[in-house]
Amino acid sequence: SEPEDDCFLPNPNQYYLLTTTAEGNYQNCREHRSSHGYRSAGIPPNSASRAPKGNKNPKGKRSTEECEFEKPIHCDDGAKYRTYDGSCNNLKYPYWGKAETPLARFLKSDYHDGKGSPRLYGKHRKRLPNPRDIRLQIHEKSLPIHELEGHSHFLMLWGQRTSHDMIEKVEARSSTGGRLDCCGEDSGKDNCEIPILLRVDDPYFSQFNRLCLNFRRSKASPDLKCNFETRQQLSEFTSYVDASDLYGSNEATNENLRTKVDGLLKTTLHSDGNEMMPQANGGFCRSQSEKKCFQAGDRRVNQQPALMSVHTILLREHNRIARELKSKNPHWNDEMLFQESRKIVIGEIQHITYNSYLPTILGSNIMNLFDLKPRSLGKYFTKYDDKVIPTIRNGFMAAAFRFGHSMVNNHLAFKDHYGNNERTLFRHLWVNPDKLYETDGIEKTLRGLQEEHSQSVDRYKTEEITDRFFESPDRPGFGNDLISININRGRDHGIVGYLAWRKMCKLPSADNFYSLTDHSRKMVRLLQSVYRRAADIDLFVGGVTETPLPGALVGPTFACILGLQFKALKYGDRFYYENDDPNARFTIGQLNEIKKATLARIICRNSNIGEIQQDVFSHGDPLVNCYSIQDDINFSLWEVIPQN
Ligand code: HEM
Ligand SMILES: [Ca+2]
Repeated sequence: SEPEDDCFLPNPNQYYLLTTTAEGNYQNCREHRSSHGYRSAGIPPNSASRAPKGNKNPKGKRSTEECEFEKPIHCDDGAKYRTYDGSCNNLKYPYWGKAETPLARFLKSDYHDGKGSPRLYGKHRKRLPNPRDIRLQIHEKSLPIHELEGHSHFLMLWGQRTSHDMIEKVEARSSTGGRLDCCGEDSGKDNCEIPILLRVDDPYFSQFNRLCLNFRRSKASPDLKCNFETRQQLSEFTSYVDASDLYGSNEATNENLRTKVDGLLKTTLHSDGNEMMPQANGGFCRSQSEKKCFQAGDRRVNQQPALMSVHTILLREHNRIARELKSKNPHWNDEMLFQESRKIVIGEIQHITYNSYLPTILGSNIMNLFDLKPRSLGKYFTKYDDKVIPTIRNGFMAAAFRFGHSMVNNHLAFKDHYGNNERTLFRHLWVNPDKLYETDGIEKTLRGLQEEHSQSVDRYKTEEITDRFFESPDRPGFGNDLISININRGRDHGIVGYLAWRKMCKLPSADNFYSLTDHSRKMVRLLQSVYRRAADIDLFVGGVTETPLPGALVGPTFACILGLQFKALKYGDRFYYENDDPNARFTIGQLNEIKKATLARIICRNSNIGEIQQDVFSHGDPLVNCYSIQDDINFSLWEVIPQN
């Protein structure tokens, strides 16, 4: 975990963490590295079958195949809009933040063999505890529900949506391109090294005689400098908070989602006459009424109905804006209408994220410490820095931002406009779009998110995601355990243990359980009963069980990792909505309009919900009539008078 060489020596204000990364550093140590012959050894980036696997990775030889990230990208430095794949956001380093590039790292990887095999052993070469044992002992069932006082289930949902905007992992495949069955025919093969083994007396799965949960490793990749020596992992999506889940992370996906007329996205009509996402052809769908699942920039949108509903609202917002812009500027063509609408929607989403979501998660101290708060009305953000690497960091992806899994309630509620509230456990809702097609179905789902709480961020997790994740009603016992997966994913990605992260964050840390100053004594005892050494504690486990900071929902270690990542995504995004980039910026007048955005407003404008809380993320506030908060964007500020 120690920084590798001089250029990583900590700097008191931690800015170095934003501009360099521990592996695949792309900035300060560039020349230094290449002169040491770091570009060596290899496996082509897109070959799962030849993934770096421990000592099978031949050192010193470079693959004959070209490394993708060496291909030059030519940027249009006068472009007004983001590319779909995020390339050329940074004009000096066009690959930064781009889709289909490797995750970066705050800390050096910790693999079993130092190169790519999963982290298996802890201190003193003792085997790390089995992830399912950890999940059973520490991440117990949250029953009765551990409600998060004052916060609605919308808070969980916005976290999930944001995670789907920033990252999608790429899984390793079999040599023929199929999905690996690591508990069956592919057992023991490459990328199946760490299936999740179950005990014969497992409290849930034993009744189904299951002894193994499938766990496929993430696909191996070199880093962005084409260093093949240490295994890295890819993200399919742009790192930026740029609504790539709505618009797609490449041109082909985007093309498919558009009507190519008047800047509109494709839709299906709901029986109430409003728009829904277009229907997907094929794909995995568990509709009981043979209704189709949906097509979006992110196929995970079909995972559960609340995500589908919020996504639908954002899609409607895009089309609504495109129509408004068209009425102001009838001479604009499809492309112009599309890009301007997309820019506004991304601005709104970034504003909701930085202005409403993050302060709730991190609290005002952390928001200030990492300069995450939007500027006051009338001001641009002026600190864009092309040395800041926006790319999603591995510790954030594989552990810290998964804190939200603790916030998932065990059910969704569907509340009609008379106030009848019907609760359904998640196990009946996975990949099932039926609710959305019902009369008032989207509104019911949204009212339900407002009505119900998120759960608290702590060691407890709902059994819907631990035992019954993706279980279907007709196949009980065939689900998976997301929390065991999180722990295993950290080891798959070579994420160093929890204590190293505390050190990075300059939090008190020493190599023993008594140094755990941010856990309750009871929690320390629990950790001690599972892990032999404090240094072995997995980042996800140690982080999610910390006592939250005052005014925040997460403890200091996750607050630090989240703070750094969201700062990198703000300082390192040339198209960040508040940025004063002369090509890309909004006018100050327009920016002030974007800053009116709240999720409540967007829902009101695009549904028949009728009433809602002004701050949808909080719980227990009075509902207000949509008419009273519908204050729309003043689109005349986008009006362009055609010359002659
Ligand atoms: C119903 C709610 C949710 C479900 C069912 C769910 C499910 C999943 C699944 C299946 C994965 C892939 C795990 C792996 O193979 O490693 C995942 C990854 C992840 N989740 Fe969630 N999640 C939910 C909510 C959330 C929330 C609320 C957050 C954050 C606030 C979040 C953040 C993440 C992140 C950062 C990843 C890693 C991204 C990736 O693997 O591509 N999730 N989630
Ligand atoms: Ca994105």
